[in-house]
Parts: sequence; structure tokens; C-alpha cells
Amino acid sequence: MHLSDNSAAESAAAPGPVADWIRRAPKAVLHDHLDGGLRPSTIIELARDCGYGELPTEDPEALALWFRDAADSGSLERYLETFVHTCAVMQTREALFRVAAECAEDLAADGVVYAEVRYAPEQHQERGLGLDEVVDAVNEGFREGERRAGGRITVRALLTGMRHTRRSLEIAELTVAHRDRGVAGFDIAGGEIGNPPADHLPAFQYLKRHNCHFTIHAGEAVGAESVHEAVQVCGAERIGHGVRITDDIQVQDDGTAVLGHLAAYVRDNRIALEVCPTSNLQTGAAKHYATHPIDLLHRLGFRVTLNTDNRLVSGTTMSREFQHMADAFGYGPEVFERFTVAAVESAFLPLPERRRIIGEVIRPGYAALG
Ligand SMILES: O=c1[nH]cnc2c1ncn2[C@H]1C[C@H](O)[C@@H](CO)O1
Ligand SMILES: [Zn+2]
Repeated sequence: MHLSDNSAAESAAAPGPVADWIRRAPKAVLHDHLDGGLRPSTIIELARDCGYGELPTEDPEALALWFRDAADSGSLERYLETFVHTCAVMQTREALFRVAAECAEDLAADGVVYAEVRYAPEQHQERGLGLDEVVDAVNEGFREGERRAGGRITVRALLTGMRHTRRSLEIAELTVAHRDRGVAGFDIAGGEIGNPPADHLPAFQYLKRHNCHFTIHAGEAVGAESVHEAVQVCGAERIGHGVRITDDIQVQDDGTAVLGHLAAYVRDNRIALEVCPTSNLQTGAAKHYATHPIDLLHRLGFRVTLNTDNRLVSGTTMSREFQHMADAFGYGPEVFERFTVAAVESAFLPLPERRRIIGEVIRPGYAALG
């Protein structure tokens, strides 16, 4: 199957109403960018505080729309250009603390009980912060947000190295230095084309030597070969997006699917795919919700997880992603329970904590939906 076989691209749908049971369902998100999920009103206030004068508008609703529309470009590179405005206002300890606390609060208000939130520390040094100061400020913000949410959410940070800079080994070292203190693992993000993950092998080898978890953005703008490189050359435990794995799946006329060796490896080794449907529609990695490969991958037994990627930039929430998938494929609570359990099983958390969240929060939460 090739995703570009679909006809005209569908733009990411404007948010519609979300069913009550979806709001109440416990959710887990493994792929959510801190700098892609700020409250519009917070961006405007922080911009005033720090004298950043480049925002496209100072009206919160118009700003939210601007992000979604600007990111709705069909290209990952253009999608990523919008982050210049969010990163610009995240350059002080106070700003990072506030954004992280609000992130945890907003996720909890949406029913998220476990979140791994990622960001690139190197992008928050424009006003002189050291990397450790950035990580400490974000971690303190997450702890504050957990407190404000009354302990209904657990948040861990993933530290992201950017593909186009050459600081990934430094960020990998930062990850190991801060693990067990709020940081759960490492990621590589940024424009995929021309920046293969193997360029960052020293970082991945360092993480492996230190038994540290990592995921890699792959199979989003580049095809299945990038998933192969991320998994087999770099050793990723999970894949950010990964939807282009469908390049290695042949769907026959009778509807049966034949998996190539890479697709079979990913499925059979339970390598989680951090799928972000709305973001995929915006960057051109998929054309329509109704033909998004998540359903094929789910039906073939891949370890699928459902994620937001960037709540502000993609104009979404976990509840909205659930609703889009319910509308597109008729999914009910049993499918979302499966995605949610899969996410926590693949979380970069110690096994007893994963079991506690699944057994004490997710299973009872879905049972209570009736
Ligand atoms: O979907 C994505 N693919 C690649 N890079 C991304 C994506 N979403 C966000 N990013 C980048 C932009 C952010 O500034 C950076 C760190 O969160 O990660
Ligand atoms: Zn991402």
C-alpha cells in the first residue's frame, strides 16, 4: 500500500464536539511536544513579558487558528516553521515552568493519566540558560502541574535532539544525567529529509551503553527505509509516527495483507508506533482520517498508540484524536482501551509503575464507562 494513492488531501478537520464517554475515558500519550502545545493566551502573555514582537496576532483565538492553518501545509518542513514563535517565548526558567505546569494541567483536564512530553533543551538557550537549568525548570513545572491536577496525571519528560544540529550526543548525556529525576528517555526530531537518524549514531550508542530508553521520529516524511534505519541501525524501542511502514505492507485485492520483513519485525517485536493522525494530515504523511493507516496497522496486530504530537499546532487534544478515529472507523471503548494499555506497556517507566497505572487506573476507568 502506498499512502499517496489517496485522492485530494483533507485538511485537518476543525474541532467538533467530543462524546462524553471519550472525555471520561482514561488516556495515555507518549508523543506530545511541549513546545507544540502551549495555550495561545500564555504565548501572548509571555511574548509581552519578554518583548517578543513577532507574533502573527495578539488575539488568542486568532492565534490558535493561525497555528493550525499555518501548519496545515502538506509539508513537515513548513509545519515545523511555526515552532519559532513558541520557542521564542520559552527562554526563561519562569516561562518554562509555567508552560510545563499548564501542559500537565491541560492534559489532566482532558483525561490523560500518563504523559511523556518531549522538547529539545537546546532550543531554550537563547537567553543564556544552561541545559541543566532548562531541564530542571521543565521538571519543576511538570511536578507543579501534577500537584494542581490532584495527582490524576503522571508526567515524564523525553529530551529531544534536533536532527539538523549536531548536539544529539550532548542531549543524550543530559538525558542519562537526569534520568530517574523526571526524565524518562530521549528522542530525535526535526526535518527528516536529508537528516537520517544514523547521523546521530554516537548518541544512540551512548544511550544503549547506559541502558537508557529512546524513541526516534521516523516514517513520517520519509518512507519505510527510515523506520528500518531507526529500528535496525539505531536501535529505537519505539517509533514516532512510523506510519510509512505501510510501504512494506502489500494489501491484496481480496483485502488480505502481506507483510515485508521489516513490517513483520516491527509488529512481531511489539515495537510501538506513536501514531498522530491529525499531524499526519497536516504534514502530508496521510491524506484523510478515513484512510489513515492506523486502522490497517491496528487490524494487523501492530502495537498502535494514539497521540497528539502538537496540541496547539495541530489544533487537537487526545479526546479529539479519539473522536476523529471513532468517526472514521467506528471505534468504541474497547479499541481505545487497547491503544491506551499499549501506550502504557510501551512507556519508558519501570514495569511495576506501568502495571500499577494499567491495573489501578486504566482498566477500572474503562470498566466504569459501561
Ligand atoms: O512531527 C514532528 N516531526 C518532526 N519534528 C517535530 C514534529 N513535531 C514537532 N517537531 C519538532 C519541533 C519542535 O521544536 C521539536 C522539539 O519538540 O520537535
Ligand atoms: Zn512529533
